[in-house]
Amino acid sequence: MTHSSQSQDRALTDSPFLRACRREPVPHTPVWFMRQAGRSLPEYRKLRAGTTMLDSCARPDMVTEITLQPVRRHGVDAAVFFSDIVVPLKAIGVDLDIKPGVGPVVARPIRDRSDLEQLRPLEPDDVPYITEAIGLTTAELGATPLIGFAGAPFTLASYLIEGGPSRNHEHTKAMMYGDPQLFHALLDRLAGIASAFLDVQITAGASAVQLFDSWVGALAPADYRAHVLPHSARVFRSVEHHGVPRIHFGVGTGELLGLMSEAGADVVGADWRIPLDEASRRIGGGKAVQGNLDPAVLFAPRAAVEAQAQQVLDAATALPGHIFNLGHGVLPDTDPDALTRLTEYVHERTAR
Ligand SMILES: Cc1c2[nH]c(c1CCC(=O)O)Cc1[nH]c(c(CCC(=O)O)c1C)Cc1[nH]c(c(CCC(=O)O)c1C)Cc1[nH]c(c(C)c1CCC(=O)O)C2
Repeated sequence: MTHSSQSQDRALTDSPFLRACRREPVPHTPVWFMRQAGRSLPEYRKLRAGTTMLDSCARPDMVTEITLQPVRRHGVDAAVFFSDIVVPLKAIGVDLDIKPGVGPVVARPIRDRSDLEQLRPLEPDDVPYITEAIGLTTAELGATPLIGFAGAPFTLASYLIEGGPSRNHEHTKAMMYGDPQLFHALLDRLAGIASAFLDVQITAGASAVQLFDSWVGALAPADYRAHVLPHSARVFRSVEHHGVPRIHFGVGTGELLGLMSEAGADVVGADWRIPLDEASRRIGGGKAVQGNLDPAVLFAPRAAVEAQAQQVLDAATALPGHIFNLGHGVLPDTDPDALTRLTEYVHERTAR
């Protein structure tokens, strides 16, 4: 290893984002935004024009450029890998598409045991373009960490069972209550796929990973514990030996934070419906917290955005590890300049 790559490794390990994940002192509170790579950026729309979402995910040159765009533009403290939670499902042959403005749509929803045959294990050779894209991206990022990710078993199951996005998750719950063994068998396969997808990304150079259980807030705590927690816990355990920070996030999970923390992450994210000090209390000691500005706040005038951001920072002052983020993804019509100003605001207000 050369001297310069050694010092770059040290700078990466010492980056504010990774320090905050480990709950070490930071020069400023690190910032990144879920869905920072995407439709709010004109340079993204230009690059993506004429290429479908799933095709662009399989093109390492495009993935690298899109992943870097928000880092250059906003000066955020981490990059999030440009891909999608359904990419590993597509890679093992599940017939699905991402419909613009809708989300993932599955041709043959999983409803009975024979439908499980659509899901075989994911091998690294199924996603060579992910390995290549992460290599290219981390080389460009230098000391800025790259966050890899996967969809958690429950959230992937919801898309597969419902056949697409769902407000009430009724088919998912019908299976969970009506045939819990089938539901467990499905989540078990999805845990294996999520684990393998994270493993590929960490092995290729991702510095941290986030497990998105976006829709798990639809469940009561007892159901989460019985039907979901063991599978998400298995995903976290499977990547523990890599030693990179593991982040867990879902929407509307105020009542689930303790259990999501129990599943084994090092950092737990919260949405805006709960103040971060209370979120941290529920998450428990020994974990950093991530969040939690309401993404809709970014449509308000600058002074109001800053007042709301300050409330997030105030709730986080006593916490040993805080990563500033939104409480869910950047909304497509967000003014990108508002994100740049917000990043600057958090950096300035927390400089120590
Ligand atoms: C639930 C979920 C999905 N995908 C993802 C989640 C979990 C995060 C969350 O809760 O938002 C994760 C995801 N999807 C995408 C990323 C890239 C990195 C980033 O966060 O910037 C990440 C981390 C790109 C994308 N994934 C998608 C887009 C839009 C594609 C386009 O440009 O048409 C992007 C940039 C498509 C997608 N894929 C999915 C949805 C709901 C959508 C949006 C549908 C729409 O409104 O058009 C499923």
